[in-house]
Amino acid sequence: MAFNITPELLEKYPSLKSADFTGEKPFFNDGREGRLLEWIYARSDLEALRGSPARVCAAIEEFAIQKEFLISIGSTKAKIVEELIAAEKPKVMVELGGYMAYSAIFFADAMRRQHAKDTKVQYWSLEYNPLFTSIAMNLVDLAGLSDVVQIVTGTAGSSLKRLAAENKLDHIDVLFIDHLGDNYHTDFQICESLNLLKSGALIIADNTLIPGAPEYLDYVRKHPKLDTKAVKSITVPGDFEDEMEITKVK
Ligand SMILES: C[S@@+](CC[C@H](N)C(=O)[O-])C[C@H]1O[C@@H](n2cnc3c(N)ncnc32)[C@H](O)[C@@H]1O
Repeated sequence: MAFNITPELLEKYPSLKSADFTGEKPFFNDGREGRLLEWIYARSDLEALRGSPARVCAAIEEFAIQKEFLISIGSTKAKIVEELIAAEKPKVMVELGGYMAYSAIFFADAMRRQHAKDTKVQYWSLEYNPLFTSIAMNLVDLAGLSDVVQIVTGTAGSSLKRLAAENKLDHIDVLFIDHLGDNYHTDFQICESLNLLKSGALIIADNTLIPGAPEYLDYVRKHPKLDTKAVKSITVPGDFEDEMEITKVK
């Protein structure tokens, strides 16, 4: 990926100084996720983070801006999804690609705020890297959301099939797709084959411009039972232009 990283951007986002998007050096899964966890637990305001999804997300984003770039959705895009959650009021949300649980914490908190205290809301976060899920579970617990967020280790497709077979998942109100562009359409089709996406369900696919998911876009845009549109978005850190595809089942 080639981005134009200007001196102004480097001042705004110091982490970009050490970021390398050329593919020569990894920009995730190089130990930075463990460093994020250690950095959070060494904060002098740690006690104020306990039970506060907003503060835990702010801390993850501060690390991504000041220390090391993270592939989380970032606050600007997350606010677009938060508005959709406020409109849809989902009780069951599933995300494909959990990473450090930034989106899980942000969106599960947004879901919980839309419902009365005793309403059951479930956020399933499917992530295949067991090291990532261990850290993510820790951060979800710190944010006080362990009763809402279920983090499942395994490839998204296999976890969807297993959760459906175990009768843990029979429908999805909002599906958030954020794992690997090449897998977007195949894992979406698994949701279809399991009849998880009923009329009215909303699907939000991130990064449809960069790195892109052309087969997914082609599939949903030609699908007779789907209404779909691209929404412009900005990646933080970096202020890079991107798009999300927002799709509704007719
Ligand atoms: C962009 S990150 C997700 C960011 C996260 N949604 C957030 O905003 O905080 C993509 C994640 O998808 C995971 N991933 C990639 N392919 C996957 C697959 N087939 N099944 C599950 N997770 C996958 C990667 O390990 C990575 O953690």
